[in-house]
Amino acid sequence: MKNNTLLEVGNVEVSLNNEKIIRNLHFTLDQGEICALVGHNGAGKTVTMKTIMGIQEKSQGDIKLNSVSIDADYLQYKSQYSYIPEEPILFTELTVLQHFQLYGTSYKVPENVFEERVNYYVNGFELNGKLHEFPDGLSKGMRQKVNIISNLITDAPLLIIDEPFIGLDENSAYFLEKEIKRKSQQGITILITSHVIERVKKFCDSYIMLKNGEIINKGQIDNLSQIERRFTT
Ligand SMILES: Nc1ncnc2c1ncn2[C@@H]1O[C@H](COP(=O)(O)OP(=O)(O)OP(=O)(O)O)[C@@H](O)[C@H]1O
Repeated sequence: MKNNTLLEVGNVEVSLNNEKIIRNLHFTLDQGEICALVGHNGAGKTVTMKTIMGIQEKSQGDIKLNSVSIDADYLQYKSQYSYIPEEPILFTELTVLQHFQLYGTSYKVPENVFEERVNYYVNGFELNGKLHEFPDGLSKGMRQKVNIISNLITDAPLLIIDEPFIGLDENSAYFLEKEIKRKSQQGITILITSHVIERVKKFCDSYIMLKNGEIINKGQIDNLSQIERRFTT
């Protein structure tokens, strides 16, 4: 399911402390596209993702998700993406299962589908036996898995993922890679940042390369290897 535009980012600029951090940000992502957002430390990847999510205010431009402008109807816009941050955001007073329920309810996942997905992901990410534990009793990698699963159980059309592989064991990293591809086949669009370029090259369709807050290159992922020496970590 490809070729229908899902995300439209038009001439976006972001200023922080009177300094232009992002300039002329202009790109689209299709339904089902998996796009790697790459660049050196400080290139602007996190600010770009936060701007797309509406967490960071832009000073210029427009962003549309499924034709809904971020400025016109933010609640409707926001319901169409989910976000896996690099550092897990968990609630100390909620169990693992309660985290999943929070996301399942917020994103209106039907109950029978929810249970099926929880079982599937808990097995896939080897979190069996942890459903009733609290985040403080989990390892760092396990907390990251709770964050990942919470977002994977939603059907949000856009999934934004920030550096997910660091800290995950190999089985789980491989499982996540397969899941991202499966989501894409279902028509979900994925925007992912990672410095683990060899890994993302295996499953991404396209890339956007940032430098000093500007897109300096973008295209099909196959072309990335020719120029990757310019940005690798
Ligand atoms: N709150 C802020 N105030 C001022 N400048 C900021 C702020 N947050 C980020 N920046 C600046 O914006 C630029 C882009 O930062 P960003 O975090 O987006 O980089 P990145 O590509 O995600 O880097 P990394 O690979 O290290 O995560 C950097 O120059 C950074 O110093």
